[in-house]
Amino acid sequence: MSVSPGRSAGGTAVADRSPSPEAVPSLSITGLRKSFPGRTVLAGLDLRIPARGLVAVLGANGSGKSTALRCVVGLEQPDGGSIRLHGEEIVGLSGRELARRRSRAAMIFQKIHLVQRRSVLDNVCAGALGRLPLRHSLVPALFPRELRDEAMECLHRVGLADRAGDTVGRLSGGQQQRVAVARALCQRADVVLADEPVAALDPAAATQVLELLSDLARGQGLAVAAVLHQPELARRYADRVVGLARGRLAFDTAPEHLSERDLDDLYAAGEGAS
Ligand SMILES: Nc1ncnc2c1ncn2[C@@H]1O[C@H](COP(=O)(O)OP(=O)(O)OP(=O)(O)O)[C@@H](O)[C@H]1O
Repeated sequence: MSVSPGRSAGGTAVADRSPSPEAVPSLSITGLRKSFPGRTVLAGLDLRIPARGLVAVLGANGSGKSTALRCVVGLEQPDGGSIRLHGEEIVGLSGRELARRRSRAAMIFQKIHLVQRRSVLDNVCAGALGRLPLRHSLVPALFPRELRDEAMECLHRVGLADRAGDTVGRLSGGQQQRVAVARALCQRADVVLADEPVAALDPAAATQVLELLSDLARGQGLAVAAVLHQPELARRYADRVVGLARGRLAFDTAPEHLSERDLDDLYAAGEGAS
């Protein structure tokens, strides 16, 4: 017999104390601080990325957008504050437990980090290296059959299964960015942090990549945060829009409520933490 949530088998209402999956943000950043010599970049940043949907991250050059995302995936060490992935703290953690918690977050970059001379399929398989023995990173021919099948499935999800055997260098920039997304899927990440994923793409390729990220976020339940420099793309594809100014959250709003005033203030704030 199936019992609907919040009901006992006898049909009486019971208090359901577990938060719904949607209620726990996939990524929750609180009071995040980071300085480089002579410069405070994050000055107590608060940011929530819900369990499903695409959040566009806007902000002037130097406002700390990349630094915030890089702190999540371990490319920068925060000075203080909290970063929770699926409710689990990662700041102050190390070793295997940190790697396990972080494995659910993947980052994709404007400058696409793929091995150009290797096949599309091998590059996607590389997303799984964190859970494979070291020898696989040296000899891709040893990628197990099940991993290759999983990578093919990831390529299906980004619409590039027919290019699996090509070397990456033969693909366009937009296609390469979709391969980078497939690699993140093969990592089994359900939080995807995209740092200016369309900045180097022509308008048609940018549209394809953002439609893909939006479909994965809305249709397949991924949490996606994408740094964008084009507010019109944020309005078109995002479920929420957040603004960073001087290392802090300036606003977190529905795209339809994003005003020209919000944007003017955001870009007038300029670089550096206040
Ligand atoms: N490793 C580093 N060492 C020193 N300064 C750094 C380092 N990384 C970033 N910064 C500085 O921190 C500030 C914020 O950089 P960050 O890349 O986070 O900004 P951003 O909002 O992503 O900007 P943009 O839109 O230009 O990419 C910049 O002034 C940058 O020069």
